[in-house]
Amino acid sequence: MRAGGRRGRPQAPAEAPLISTFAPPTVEVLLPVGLDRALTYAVPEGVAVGPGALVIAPLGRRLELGVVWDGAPPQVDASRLKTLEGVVDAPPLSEAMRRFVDWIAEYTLAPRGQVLRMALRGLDLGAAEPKPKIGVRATGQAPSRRTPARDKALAAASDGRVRAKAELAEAAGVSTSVVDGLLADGALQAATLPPPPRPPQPDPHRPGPPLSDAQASAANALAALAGARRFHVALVDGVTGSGKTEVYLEAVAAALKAGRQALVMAPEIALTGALLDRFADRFGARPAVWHASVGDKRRSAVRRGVASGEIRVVVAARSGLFLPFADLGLIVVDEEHDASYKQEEGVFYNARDMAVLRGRFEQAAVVLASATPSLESRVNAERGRYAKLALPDRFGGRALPRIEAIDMRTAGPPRGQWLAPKLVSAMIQTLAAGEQTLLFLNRRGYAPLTLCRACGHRMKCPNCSAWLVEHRFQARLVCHHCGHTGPTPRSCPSCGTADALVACGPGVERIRDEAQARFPEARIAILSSDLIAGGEALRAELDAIARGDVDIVVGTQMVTKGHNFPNLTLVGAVDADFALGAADPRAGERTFQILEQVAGRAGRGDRPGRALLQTHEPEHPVIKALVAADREGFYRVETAARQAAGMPPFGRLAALIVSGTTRETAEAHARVLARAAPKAEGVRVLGPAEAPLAMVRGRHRIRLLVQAGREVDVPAYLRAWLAAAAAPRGGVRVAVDVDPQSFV
Ligand SMILES: Nc1ncnc2c1ncn2[C@@H]1O[C@H](COP(=O)(O)OP(=O)(O)OP(=O)(O)O)[C@@H](O)[C@H]1O
Ligand SMILES: [Zn+2]
Repeated sequence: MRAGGRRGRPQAPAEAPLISTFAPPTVEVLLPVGLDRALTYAVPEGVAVGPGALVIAPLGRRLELGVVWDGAPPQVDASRLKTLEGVVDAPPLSEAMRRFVDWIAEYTLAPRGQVLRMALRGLDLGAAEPKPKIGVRATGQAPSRRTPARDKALAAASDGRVRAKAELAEAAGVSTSVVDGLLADGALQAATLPPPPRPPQPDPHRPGPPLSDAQASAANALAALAGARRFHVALVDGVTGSGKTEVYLEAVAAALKAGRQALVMAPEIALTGALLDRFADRFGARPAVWHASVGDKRRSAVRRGVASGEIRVVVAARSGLFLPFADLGLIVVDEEHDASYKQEEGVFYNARDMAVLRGRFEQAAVVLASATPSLESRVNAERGRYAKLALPDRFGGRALPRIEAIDMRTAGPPRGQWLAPKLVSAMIQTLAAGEQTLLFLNRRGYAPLTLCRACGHRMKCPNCSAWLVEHRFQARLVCHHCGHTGPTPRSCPSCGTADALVACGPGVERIRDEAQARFPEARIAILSSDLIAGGEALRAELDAIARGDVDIVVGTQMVTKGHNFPNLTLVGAVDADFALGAADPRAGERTFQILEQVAGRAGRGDRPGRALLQTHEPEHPVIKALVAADREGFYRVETAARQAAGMPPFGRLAALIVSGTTRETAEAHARVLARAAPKAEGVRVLGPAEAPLAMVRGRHRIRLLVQAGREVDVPAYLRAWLAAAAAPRGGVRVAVDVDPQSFV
């Protein structure tokens, strides 16, 4: 086995070539391990494999599932190569998928094998084609001996139909041993059961709801793109409640009518539930689902179904982007602005951007939809790279919610409370009218900080530079970064004083308590990822809210997106400033997006909605734009500011995060890197500086930031840089984040 070179890296000197008279054919195989390069293997005699074939290859003492990659293997002595163990009977990984994997690796600097691993998820060798199941049927021959039980079983089988043994036994009210006896006796015989009925396919010819004029023109434009068998990107920029879902479902219908497949991505599984119902309403069948909590068996079925083309539509989290569709004609990225499309471990990729790339390789249409599009997508639309479809009004003549600010400096609540009097009186009115209130606070738990009244000690995570968050419901303190947890102590661990620990600041649990104390009769639900056990429970909770079984919803960011609660008319943002101060070039954009989205949950039914933003900075341009309902104004100002600062999308960013088990080793390597940074036109290297979250999971973090002009090939720059610096040692790691979204 020998490494095939890539990216112009110097190759190890070749072994002296031995000319063999019967050189077996060789292939390049990429393995789903942390290797960037493909490895060369000999192909066993009589076996034919082409690029994309799934093969089993020995690696060290293991066997790995790999994919035959493109490119001619280097000339090597085949007798020194390991030989493939076999070829897997599964559709090959398409050329488009192979280029997709190459490109992501090239862009993110992740090893290609690591990217390939994402593209092989759900591949289950044990569960190839489901085997036909065996049942029994009557032969018509009389048994040698009759008993009442045998008579009952034969009567039940007299229609000649093939049934599973257990099914027949149950229908006849006898035990399966009676069935076995009849089988041995020749009165029953084994036969293959008919395959289970196929799940119904979505029917794109079913009529959708009548669309408004604006919806219809956007839908027609999308349908034309989705039916065209060409790469196109469209941005559906429609205010909250404008009916973007109905519009992109028309694009799905067009892709299906063109005989192609569709992938719809949603940022959170909380959103996929409601989407599935709307799909079922529209197309008469549920689409396949793909996300982290889908079980292994189902995953391999979905993977097989999309590869064979039998599954036509998949609703997925970001990892669905790596499914091997047979003929993908449309990718929809719903809530395209959402930060959770960015994966920030392993391969650091942004699923929204990679969806556009996949669309290009597949000659597919890509639809990005949001009420608060990312600045990147807005600018791409303005430059004419993406078609822009605007839905400026809510569906059905409904008004957008009126947004007001509550100045917490002058009109805040009394000490120890978190809901301002104006918000409380709006809640009183809302309850009296039989309508719902949503209180939004982006903080899980009861209180973000616990300190000792006697000595001032703060409860900190031992592994992270973060406070422990009190979760009173579970009576525990929890680190939200590493998961470290322990029971809330009775006495201060530092000075030993009993009952001196006090909770500082609110989390959603504390807001719930305050709301319950004020409105003892109200039915209150809390929506926070740590309090809901899985997707089913969450759906039940969301359904209960939509039915009106809840008066007040208290929730974290998971409630801000996409939900439709018709009876909800009041939204209170408990801390509207939470993201404003962050050292993040997108702080303003994020604040706008989150608040506009959460406000957009109000007034989606018959009655108008309003939103109250509790803020210490009512003069901040983002808060002012929200209050003035000046969406376009916000984008204009934000675009100008980002342009002036050379920030994305007008410039490029990349981060190198150096981490080590001690601060000294991390810092030392960060300095080595800083010194090795190549000089290049249009590139600035900032740092090294301690990351805002200086320690996570026991690792000290130092950050270097690259800011570059749009014309700079940042991945190439980073690659040259890393090659020029000494490799990290002593447990130091360097993570590369191209286009970072998170700056903690
Ligand atoms: N043409 C239509 N006919 C009937 N109902 C519609 C139509 N368009 C939208 N609606 C309804 O209006 C509501 C809002 O639509 P939808 O959820 O698609 O909006 P959205 O633009 O995705 O909103 P958001 O971005 O806030 O999630 C839904 O209840 C939807 O069923
Ligand atoms: Zn921690």
